[in-house]
Amino acid sequence: MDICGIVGNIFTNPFKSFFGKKVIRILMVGLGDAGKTTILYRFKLGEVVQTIPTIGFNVETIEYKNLNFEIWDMGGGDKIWPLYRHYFPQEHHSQDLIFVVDSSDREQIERASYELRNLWEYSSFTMRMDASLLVYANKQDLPDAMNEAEIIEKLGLQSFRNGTWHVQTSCAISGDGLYEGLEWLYNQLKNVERRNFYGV
Ligand SMILES: Nc1nc2c(ncn2[C@@H]2O[C@H](COP(=O)(O)OP(=O)(O)OP(=O)(O)O)[C@@H](O)[C@H]2O)c(=O)[nH]1
Ligand SMILES: [Mg+2]
Repeated sequence: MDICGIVGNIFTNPFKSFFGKKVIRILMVGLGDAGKTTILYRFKLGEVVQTIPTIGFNVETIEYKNLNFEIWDMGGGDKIWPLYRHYFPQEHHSQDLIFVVDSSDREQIERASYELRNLWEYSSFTMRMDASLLVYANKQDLPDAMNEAEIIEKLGLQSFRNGTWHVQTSCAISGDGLYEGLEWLYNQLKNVERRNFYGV
């Protein structure tokens, strides 16, 4: 299956639930090298794994409270971005997004902003006003990392019209901030009208 088929098929599977826990599908995107795969396995294994640039995606289920977050870690290579915009179906069961940025990469932040805006504001991705966007401002351990306020400004989040967003500073190597981000998502799911559907 080519990459278009893979992306197109990701969200066509029906909701599933096992061990009595609801499964929440979350897509995790960001430019290459932002730290997405490191975050995924820090959650899953509690340790830092050696990564190579992701081709396609990794998917893992993270148990958190009474939910299973099924996190889809998408490769952030340059060629994939135009496809994302067209191949996320409208009727998938994930309105929520994790966007990871390398906070130390000032050269690429403008491009990150562009891709995020395209995806979140102008694609079919967010059809619901209660969609949640969690931004991990990752690599906070690196010198001159942009702080929360700077990331908000550089990504232009204040002008986003869709859904609710939140910036969480993180370091995937130490794990700092990762669960705080998940807690925010959890509370979002609890707070929105979907709570009955999800049974949070
Ligand atoms: N210093 C530092 N390095 C990090 C952090 N998170 C990830 N890295 C490193 O950044 C590099 C890229 O991490 P990946 O997790 O592979 O990045 P990715 O976003 O999955 O990249 P693609 O798969 O190409 O989209 C690796 O060398 C990681 O060890 C962090 O918080 N701090
Ligand atoms: Mg990766």
